[in-house]
Amino acid sequence: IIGITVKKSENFSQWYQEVVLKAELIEYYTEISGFFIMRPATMYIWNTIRKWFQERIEAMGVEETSFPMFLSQKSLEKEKAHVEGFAPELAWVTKAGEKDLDVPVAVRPTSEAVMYPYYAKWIRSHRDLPFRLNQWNSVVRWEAKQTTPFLRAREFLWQEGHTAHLTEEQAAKEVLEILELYAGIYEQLLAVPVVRGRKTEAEKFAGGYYTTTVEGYIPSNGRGIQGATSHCLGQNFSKMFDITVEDPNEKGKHLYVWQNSWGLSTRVIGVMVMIHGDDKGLVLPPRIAKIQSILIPVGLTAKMTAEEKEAHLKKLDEILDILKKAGVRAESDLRDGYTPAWKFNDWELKGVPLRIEFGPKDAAKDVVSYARRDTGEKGTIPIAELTTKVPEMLETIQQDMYNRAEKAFREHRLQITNWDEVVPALDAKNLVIIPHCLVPECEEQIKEMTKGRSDESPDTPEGQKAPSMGMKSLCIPFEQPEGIVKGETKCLNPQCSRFAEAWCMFGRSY
Ligand SMILES: O=C1CCCN[C@@H]1CCCn1cnc2cc(F)c(Cl)cc2c1=O
Ligand SMILES: [Mg+2]
Repeated sequence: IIGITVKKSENFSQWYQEVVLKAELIEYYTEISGFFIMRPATMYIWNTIRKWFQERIEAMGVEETSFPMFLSQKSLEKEKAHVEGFAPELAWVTKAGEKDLDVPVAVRPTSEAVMYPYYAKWIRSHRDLPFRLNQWNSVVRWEAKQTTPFLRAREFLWQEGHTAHLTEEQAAKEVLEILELYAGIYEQLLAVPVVRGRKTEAEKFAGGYYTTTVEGYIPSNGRGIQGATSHCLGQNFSKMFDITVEDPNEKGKHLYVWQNSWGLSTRVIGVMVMIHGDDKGLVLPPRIAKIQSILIPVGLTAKMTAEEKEAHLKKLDEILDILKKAGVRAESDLRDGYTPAWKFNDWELKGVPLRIEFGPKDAAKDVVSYARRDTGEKGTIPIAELTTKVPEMLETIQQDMYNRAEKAFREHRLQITNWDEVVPALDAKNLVIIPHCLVPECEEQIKEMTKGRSDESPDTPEGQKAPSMGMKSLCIPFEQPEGIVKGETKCLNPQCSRFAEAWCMFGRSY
C-alpha cells in the first residue's frame, strides 16, 4: 500500500481526503458529485454513536418514527418565511418514468414540513404532551459550496428529534438535556472537546426561537466547526402548522405548543478524523474503534520449523482469546505474504489504537510487545497481566486523546479585549472570545473587517492573498468570563458604538 503521501501540517485538505479514502472510511460516489459512500469502518463508528444516543433518548421517553422522505410544495409553503433562503438546496422529483408528476415533490432536507401537519393531527390534549419523536435517516441538501466527506455532503445520515411541550420551561429543559448528550458523544466517544453555547440571532436557525450548539475546533487550520444543534422553536412552528392543545387551566382556550428540534449528523466523524489523525493516517479513539487491538506475529523466520511456527501461532491465538475474554475488540493479522512492517503500516493507516506484537523472543519471556497508535509509545506486557493491562491502556489512550485535544482547544481560545489583536490571533489559528453587542449588522461588519491576514503586505498580488474568510460568530458560550459591565463595556468592534451584551466566541469556520 502507499500510505498518506502528504503531511497533515503541509496540505491539510489533501491529507484529509487521503485519510478517509485510504483508511477505507469513504469512497467517492463519482457518478454524482457531492455524494459519498460510507464503508463498514464508518458505519461501525456511526452505529456506536447511534446506540449510545438512542439508549439515552429512549430513557428520556423519546419514541422512534419514520416519516416519508418527500415533502409537498404545499406543506413547504407553511414554512415559506425561513425556507426561501434554503430554496436553492432543495432537490425536486418532477417525473416518474416518462410521465411528469402533476405536482413535483421535494426530497427532505429536514423534516419539519413533513412531520408537523401530523403533529397537528395527533396532539390535541395537554395529556398528549410532552410529545417526542426522533428519526434516524438521511437528508438531501444540494449544497452549492465545495463538498467534503462527512463535513459537507449533499446527502448525509443524521438523527432529527422533534418534540412538543406545554410550556417554554419544559422545552428549555429538554433543549439542554439533548445538547449535553451531543457534548457527550463528542467528549466521551470521539475524544473531542466542544464548547457549549447559544447561537447569535444572526447564526441561529431562522425558523426557530433560539439555537443551542456544541462548537468544535480544528487545530490544523484554526477553524471553528458547528458540531450539532439543539433548537427551541418556540411557538413559531405550532403557529405555522396549528399545533394546539386545550388550555388545562381554561376550558375552551387553546394553547400553541412549545417545540424543540435537534440534530446530529455524520459530520461528527469528519471532526474526529481531522482532530486525531496524523501523518500515518487515522487515529481512532478506542471507544469507537471496531478493532481496538491488532495482534501481529513477528520473528517467524524461515529458520523456524513448521512445528515451531504452529506452536507459536497457537500461543498467539491463546493471547487473542485472553483479550477477547477481557472485553477487548481484538483481531489477529495472520495474512501470509505480508511482512510485519507492511502490516504495521496498514493498521496504523486504519487507526487501530493498540498494536500487539508477539515473536519468539516475547514468547521466551512470556510477554507481548505493544505499540500505542496515538503516542507511538512501545513496551512489553506480561501475558499474565493482559486481562487488566490492555483494557486499562485502551482507557488511558481514550483519556489522553481527549486531554491533548482539550488542551489544544483551550490554548487556542483567546479572550481578547483589544481589537488590534483579533486578526493576528486568527492568523495564528486561534478562535477569539470578545465582548460583543450580539447585533447581526455588527457581525456582518466584523466578517468584512477580518478578511485577509494581518501579516500580509497590501501589495500582495490578489492571487497569493490568504483565504479571505472573515470570522463568524460561533456561539455565546454558556461559560461567560467576568468583566462585562452591562451599559458600560463597549462592543469590541471599533466601528460599532453599542454596548457589549456578552462574551461571544468568533472564528474562521467551516
Ligand atoms: O437543524 C435542525 C435539527 C434537526 C431538525 N431540523 C433543524 C433545523 C434545520 C434547519 N434547516 C437546514 N437546512 C435546510 C435546507 C432546506 F433546503 C430547507 Cl427547505 C430547510 C432547511 C432547514 O430548515
Ligand atoms: Mg446548510
